[in-house]
Amino acid sequence: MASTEQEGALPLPTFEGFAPNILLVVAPFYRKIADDLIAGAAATLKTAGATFDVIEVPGALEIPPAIRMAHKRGGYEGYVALGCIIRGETYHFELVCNESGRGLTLLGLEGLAIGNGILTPEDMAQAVVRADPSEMDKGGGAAAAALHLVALARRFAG
Ligand SMILES: Nc1c(NC[C@H](O)[C@H](O)[C@H](O)CO)[nH]c(=O)[nH]c1=O
Ligand SMILES: CC(=O)[C@@H](O)COP(=O)(O)O
Repeated sequence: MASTEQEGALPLPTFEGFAPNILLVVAPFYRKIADDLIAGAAATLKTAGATFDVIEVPGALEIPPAIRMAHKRGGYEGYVALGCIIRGETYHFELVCNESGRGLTLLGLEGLAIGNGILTPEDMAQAVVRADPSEMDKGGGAAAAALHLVALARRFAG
């Protein structure tokens, strides 16, 4: 089931005037998972009429600083963070999950429109079903979240 078909999911926002330009910031630590997340996000953005670019960083920890750098430069109304952190044997999992999430939250509280599509599964099987655009489509869900925040920012800006 695609995320946009979940019970209670908001319909995609529509945009008058210019199309939103969105940046996908991807950590391809697990290449196949990242590609599925990108495919889902891209499909949702296209459906909403948004344009987008894709950049890649080594791991999930680099996603928040990369978004911060891009935002400082300008040109994007919203951001989609895409990646996958799979539990290993040490505390590293918690650190990467918590700090990448914290970084995105702090940027969001500064007013950036960010959809969080960083998966935090226990194993690869959980990752595959969450990334697959024809299953849980977490990439599409993160793109939809970014678009909703962009629409809200436009509304509050009058
Ligand atoms: N273990 C995972 C990582 N770890 C790498 C960090 O994100 C970071 O790139 C490194 O510590 C250098 O700063 N990243 C993921 O995206 N997924 C993982 O499972
Ligand atoms: C994110 C992780 O936990 C993993 O990549 C690191 O594995 P480990 O804790 O076994 O070093």
